[in-house]
Amino acid sequence: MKSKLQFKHIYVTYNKVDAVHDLNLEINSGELFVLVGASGCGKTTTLKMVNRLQTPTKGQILYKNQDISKFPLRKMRQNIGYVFQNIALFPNMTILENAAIQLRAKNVSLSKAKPIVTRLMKKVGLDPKTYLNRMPSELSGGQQQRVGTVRALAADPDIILMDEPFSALDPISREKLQDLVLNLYNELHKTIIFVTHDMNEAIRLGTRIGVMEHGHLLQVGTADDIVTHPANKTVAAMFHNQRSANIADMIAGGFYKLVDHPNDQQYIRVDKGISIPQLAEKLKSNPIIFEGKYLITTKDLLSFISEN
Ligand SMILES: Nc1ncnc2c1ncn2[C@@H]1O[C@H](COP(=O)(O)OP(=O)(O)OP(=O)(O)O)[C@@H](O)[C@H]1O
Repeated sequence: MKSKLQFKHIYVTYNKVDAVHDLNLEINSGELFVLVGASGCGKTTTLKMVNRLQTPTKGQILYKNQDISKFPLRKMRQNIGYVFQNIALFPNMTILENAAIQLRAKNVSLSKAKPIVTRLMKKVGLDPKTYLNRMPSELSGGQQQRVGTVRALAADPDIILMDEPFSALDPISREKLQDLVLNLYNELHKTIIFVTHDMNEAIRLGTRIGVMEHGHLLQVGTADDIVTHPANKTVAAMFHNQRSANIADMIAGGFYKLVDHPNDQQYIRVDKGISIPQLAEKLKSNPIIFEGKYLITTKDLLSFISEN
C-alpha cells in the first residue's frame, strides 16, 4: 500500500473561529497535491501542520499510519523540505552554505554537501561555478527561489512543502519555476504539497487539487474533475471566473495551433497558429483544452466564441 499522509477530523481554532474545520484528507506518496483557495481560507495553516509548525486544536494527522505528533520533531523535520514565499536565505551565508543547511543539520560536512548541492544547482538551472560562492543579495528573486528549492531537496526528504513559493515573481519567472517543479516532480517522485491562491497554477501543477474556503475543504479531485464537475456553486464560481478570464486571454491572443498535451491524452494543448473557426471545429470532439498554462472546457470556449 502506498504510504499516505492522512488528516483526520482536523480543526484549528483561533478565538473560537475555525481556521480549519473538520479537515479530512488523504495525500498519497508521490503526489503533487495542490491546496488552492482565497487568502485566509486555511491553506498555510494546513500545510504547517505537516511539519508541526502548527498544532491541530483537534484531530489527528497520520503519516504511514502513525500519528505524527509522536515522531521525534527534529528527525521528522529533516525528512520534510520546504519552500516558502519569502524564502529568507541567510544574508551572511553563501549560496552553497544556504543550500546545504538541511544537510549540515544532518551532520554532513560542507565538503560532502558540495557535490550534492552542485548537482541540484545544475538541475534547477543555476550554474554552480557562477553562483555557489555568491551571497543571496547578488541573486534575483527567481534565482533565490531556485536556491530555496535546492535547499529543500538537498537532504533528499520524502515530503516537500511549498507555500506560494512563486507568488512574488513576475509571470515569466513564475512559469519557468512551475516548469521546474513539474520537471523535478517527474524526475524525483517526491510527495509535494503546494499551496497557491492561483487557480491556473493549481490546474497546471496538481495531480490532484484540494479547494478550500473559510477553513472548509470543498472538493478534492483532478483538475478536469473540478473544472467539469465542481462539487458546488462556490467551486463552480471560483473556476468559472478563472475560465472566463482564461478564455478572454486566449481569444485576445488571436491564433492557436493544436498539439497533443504532453502528459495526458484527455487534453489537447493549444498554441498559437490556428484560426478560431478551425479551433472551434477541432474542439467539438474534445472535452478539455489546455493552453500551456490554462485548462478550460471546450463547452465554455465554444459558447464564448458563439456569443462574441
Ligand atoms: N496565529 C494566529 N492567530 C489567530 N488567527 C490566525 C493565526 N494564524 C492564522 N490565523 C487565521 O486563520 C485563518 C487561516 O489563515 P491561513 O494563513 O491558513 O490562510 P491562507 O489560506 O494560507 O491565506 P494566505 O493565502 O493569505 O496565506 C485566517 O483567517 C487567519 O487570519
